[in-house]
Amino acid sequence: MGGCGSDRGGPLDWPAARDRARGAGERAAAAVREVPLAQALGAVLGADVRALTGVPAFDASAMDGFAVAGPGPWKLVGAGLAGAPVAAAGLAPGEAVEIATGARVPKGTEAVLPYELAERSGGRVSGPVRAGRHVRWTGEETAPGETVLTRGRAVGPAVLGLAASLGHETLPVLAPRVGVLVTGAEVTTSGLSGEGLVRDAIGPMLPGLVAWAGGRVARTVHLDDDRGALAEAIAAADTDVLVVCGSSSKGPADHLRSVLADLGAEVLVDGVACRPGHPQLLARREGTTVVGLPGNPGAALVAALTLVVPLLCAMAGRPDPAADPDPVPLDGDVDAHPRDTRLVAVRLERGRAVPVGHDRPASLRGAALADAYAVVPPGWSGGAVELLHLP
Ligand SMILES: Nc1nc2c(c(=O)[nH]1)N[C@H]1C(S)=C(S)[C@@H](COP(=O)(O)OP(=O)(O)OC[C@H]3O[C@@H](n4cnc5c(N)ncnc54)[C@H](O)[C@@H]3O)O[C@H]1N2
Ligand code: MOO
Repeated sequence: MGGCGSDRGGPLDWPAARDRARGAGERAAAAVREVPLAQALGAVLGADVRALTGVPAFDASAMDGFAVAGPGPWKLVGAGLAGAPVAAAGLAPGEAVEIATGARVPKGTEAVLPYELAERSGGRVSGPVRAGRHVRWTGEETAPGETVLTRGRAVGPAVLGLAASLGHETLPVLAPRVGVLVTGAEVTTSGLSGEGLVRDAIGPMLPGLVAWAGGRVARTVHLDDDRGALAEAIAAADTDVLVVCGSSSKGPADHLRSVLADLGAEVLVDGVACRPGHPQLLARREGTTVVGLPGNPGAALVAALTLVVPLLCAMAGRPDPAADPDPVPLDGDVDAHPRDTRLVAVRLERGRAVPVGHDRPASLRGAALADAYAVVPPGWSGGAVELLHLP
């Protein structure tokens, strides 16, 4: 059976599968959670952020030089370094203190005279000043209580620094929580593959991919091929999304579909007409959206870009960072599949997509060398193709 994109069962067309994942995410928007600043990078703000303090929070010098009051020349009456207490008495007209950038200026300060313009002789200083110059006045950049960032803004490094300078310890974010179950009795978490054992390549890959889409991996659990343990783990899921790796196919140890049926899950995508990654799955059970990724790591990555990334982005109300509507020419000898969309690992060179090779379903070597996947539609016979970017 080919890709049909219908609700009658069977594999969905690849674009339809992504739409369905997005739709599922829109219907299951993530709750807003307060998280420490260190965990907020890459998430989306779930609420507006206000200034808890004015910026600057106190009148401070913007230059190294002299804080002065009244017309010059000025009598030097002290020195103020950043972080040191200022003279309680303040400045009277005709007085000055030597001052460092960032130091609080004494009461009565009218301007700061930078060293470059100052002439010092004996205990006096003189030079040209303009009222108010070279002082950062309290609240002139941001007033206390002002809204500085609005809901929907992605949290980048500058947002984190700004939030800290405004007094925040946490930020309200939409960051769907993701649980990961890595299945397979043969899958190990350390050492070399061999003698039938395979090193887990999907567990280490998912946290970065999930974070790129605005989510957070809450925990990764490894299970062998025991059906009861898989059912128990899915039934106990308490995250917005549960990603199950492996167990997606038709082998004797592949229990995912039957477990989901027993648990009464609503299956939204049951296989996708794409290569690699066709056994992937999307289902909904109580408050959790379950994504089944194939055990082959290269196929798992394609499936995660197909379902997990659009799902999480929609849950967090952000655009899909993998999607790119501008087609590019595809070089090399690429054969289309008659019914399935092919995802071909490519490097981008001067606006052209160049296949990197090594992109077998069981390997991540091609993906690790690539900038993107070229999306080769069924029956494609040349011409520009869309890209699916890699993080
Ligand atoms: N009769 C059929 N057999 C298979 C089909 C099919 O359509 N009919 N599809 C094949 C495709 S395509 C894929 S992909 C796999 C999917 O298999 P599962 O999702 O059930 O995964 P497993 O059988 O557990 O493992 C497949 C393969 O991947 C290795 N693996 C598993 N987990 C990991 C991991 N975390 N890190 C690294 N490697 C992993 C595992 O050892 C197997 O080699 O089914 C095909 N069969
Ligand atoms: O998902 Mo499989 O090829 O499509 O590895």
